[in-house]
Amino acid sequence: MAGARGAQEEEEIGKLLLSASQGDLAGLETILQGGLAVDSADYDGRTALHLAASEGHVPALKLLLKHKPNVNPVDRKGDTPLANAVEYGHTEICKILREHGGVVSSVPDYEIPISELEFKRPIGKGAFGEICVAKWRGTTVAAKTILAPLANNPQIVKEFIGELAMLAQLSHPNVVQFLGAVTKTHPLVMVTEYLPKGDLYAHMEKSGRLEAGTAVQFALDIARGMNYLHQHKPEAVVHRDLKPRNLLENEAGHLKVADFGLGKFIGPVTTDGGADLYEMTGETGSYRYMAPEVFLHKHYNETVDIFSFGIIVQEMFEGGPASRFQYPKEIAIARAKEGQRPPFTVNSYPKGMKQLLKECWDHNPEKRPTFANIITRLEEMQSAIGTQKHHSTDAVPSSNRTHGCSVL
Ligand SMILES: Nc1ncnc2c1ncn2[C@@H]1O[C@H](COP(=O)(O)OP(=O)(O)OP(=O)(O)O)[C@@H](O)[C@H]1O
Repeated sequence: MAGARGAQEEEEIGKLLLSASQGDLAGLETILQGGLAVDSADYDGRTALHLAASEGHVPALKLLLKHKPNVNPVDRKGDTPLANAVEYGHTEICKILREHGGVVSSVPDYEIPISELEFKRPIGKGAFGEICVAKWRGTTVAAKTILAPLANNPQIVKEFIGELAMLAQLSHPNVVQFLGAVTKTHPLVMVTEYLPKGDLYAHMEKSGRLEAGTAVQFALDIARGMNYLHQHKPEAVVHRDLKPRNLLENEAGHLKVADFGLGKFIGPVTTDGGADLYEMTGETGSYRYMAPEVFLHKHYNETVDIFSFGIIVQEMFEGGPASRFQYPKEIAIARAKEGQRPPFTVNSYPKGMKQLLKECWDHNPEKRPTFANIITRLEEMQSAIGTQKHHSTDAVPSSNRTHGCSVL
């Protein structure tokens, strides 16, 4: 008897696993095109990915990965496909699986037992969850508890957990460091480094317009962090929700990008219940930074982050959003449907900056520059500002200067 699954499905799974173990590409394609889930497993929990990995069939493994399987399914022995590939010495397979977030242990390296977290005080609430300062192994960290509308949706939880192995690989000076997560117990918690100096939104609320030198430095910090994420292999990490509240300042006064890679779980694209999670959580701020193609529910890619970047940099020079009193959703409509863009009202933009921002928020995503190009142009502006400062210091009469410091 084939049990609850039915004899026909059993047979299909048998064919899928046999094709994987033999490296039979045509067989795999036929069965998967027929609608069988790529993650289907036998009673030992063995999936096609386990078998292709154990037998060392690289093309079969690549084909399976195109069907977006769970990269770390665990069989009855507790082994993942990567654990099998390591055991049988298939180096190429190990490399590919690791690039796709494969882990050797069924308890991933990033797993943090909830007992290790000592929650201290809440610091904020966003569309994903509530964020608290916590102590973990003697270090102060930020712990984000994932909100019920997301945590109760099994599909979202599966995708969220699938994303963590990738987050654990990331490390860059301008990217908030992921430290681990609680996934084996509820509620789900994501743990990152804690940045006590607050976010760019609070910084602009306090300081208003930023000096050109500071704005260019902050823009470079964001662009460097984002360039690292966009150049991630095998797939770019798209932020999708880049905004001043997601840019945190470290002790040295540099910005780091936070909340990346998770934007796909929220946003104006309606969830299965038809509800808009931004509206469900009362959070509509992100519409201010939203690329037209996202608002219009069109296909989009990583260039949506370039659009948001352009709006954020304009705000740094202007001291905040131009249309502070307009509903964020109305702004998104005006930008997406009427081509409205923020104005340039101050004269502190360095040479080349206005042109750069106009390119960043071009309606046509293909015309937007890459972050690599943006970095080069910002570095030129930064050295021009440095040179100007140098000249203006030179202009101070020498009698007013002592060891390079002006005495006024
Ligand atoms: N790692 C951190 N260190 C210090 N403060 C943080 C950290 N992460 C977030 N915060 C603070 O908590 C606030 C809320 O963060 P959270 O990411 O939960 O929401 P958000 O960014 O406002 O919204 P969303 O999650 O919808 O993007 C942030 O604006 C920031 O000031």
